[in-house]
Amino acid sequence: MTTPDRGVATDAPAGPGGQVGAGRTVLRVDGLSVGTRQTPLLSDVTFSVDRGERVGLIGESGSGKSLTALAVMGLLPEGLGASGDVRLSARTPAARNLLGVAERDMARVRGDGMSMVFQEPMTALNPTMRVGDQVDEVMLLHRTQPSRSAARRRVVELLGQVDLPDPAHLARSYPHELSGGQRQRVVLAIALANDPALLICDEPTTALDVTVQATVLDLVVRGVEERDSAMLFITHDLGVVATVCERVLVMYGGRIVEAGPVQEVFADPRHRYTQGLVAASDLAGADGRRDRAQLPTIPGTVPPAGRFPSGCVFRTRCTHATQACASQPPWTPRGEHPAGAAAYGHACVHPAGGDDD
Ligand SMILES: Nc1ncnc2c1ncn2[C@@H]1O[C@H](COP(=O)(O)OP(=O)(O)OP(=O)(O)O)[C@@H](O)[C@H]1O
Repeated sequence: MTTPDRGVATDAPAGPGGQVGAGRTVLRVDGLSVGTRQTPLLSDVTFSVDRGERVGLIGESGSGKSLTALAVMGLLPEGLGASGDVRLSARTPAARNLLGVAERDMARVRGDGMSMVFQEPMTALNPTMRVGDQVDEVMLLHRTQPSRSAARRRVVELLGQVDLPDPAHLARSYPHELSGGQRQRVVLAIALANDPALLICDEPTTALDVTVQATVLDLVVRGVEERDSAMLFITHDLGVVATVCERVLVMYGGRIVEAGPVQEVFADPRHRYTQGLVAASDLAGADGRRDRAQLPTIPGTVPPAGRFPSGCVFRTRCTHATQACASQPPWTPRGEHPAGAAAYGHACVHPAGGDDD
């Protein structure tokens, strides 16, 4: 398997989002904002993902996780505009800001430089096409195609890599002839076909039978590990993040409110929102002493887009909020990170364990 150079080109401007020229940064997102004409949906989203690194993106429904992924992929729905700086490694055209890259060129970046696995495999597959041809098509789009027989061998090899039984036979099947887990394996094979520098997964196992979720998760991890690809993994499930990821970004109200090494953030969440997520998660009940139904929930609901307060975006739901949360900057840097404090995330002005506990 090839592991091409994935270092970020040195023409990228220095800034809080990543170490330019360090050679390990695969994706750097700097000050990404997304919205409609009237409504901001993402504000100043800043983070980076290194080669071989697995980063989780968590937050309740409506926090902005999927929009972040779609903005990076250049797949934002019509009517939404984006500003900021999104750079992928040197395999993309001149490592330009992807937000300014024409769709014709973005199509080449997707599937080659980066690819995405969505929650529902049927939406990613063409129901009228044999699955082997769909894998083959992706390779055709993104590579100079070798001979027919070599291409067929590569398709079978890729389907075998995601542990599909009898891949030569299965390549001739149509999506509806496969189980949900098998379909998601095909989608994963397609996403990995060109050894992407970055794989984005948006709840890749949520739609699957619980008995096959762990297997598919293992395959995702194995796929990126073998390629030394960077991974951004979107999920509601903190337990999955704890198992799969090294670093986590916590999102609320279209902002990253906290970020850091998974173990550190989950063991000692600084932001009241993260604290609420951790308390409400299976992580809190992982010792088996607590019934899932007894886990606390975060009070209130996520406000509709555009209705988040100034100051700390979480303050209208936070039981510890004071006047300071409205008027002070909503965050302070937390800890050290090679990408810089601003990219590392933000801590609550009333962190857990503080004086007001
Ligand atoms: N095309 C759109 N036009 C207007 N608002 C949108 C559009 N797409 C998403 N939104 C809004 O942007 C906000 C963030 O949505 P997003 O789908 O990114 O959340 P999420 O964290 O991924 O949620 P989930 O976990 O349910 O997928 C939500 O308030 C959503 O309603």
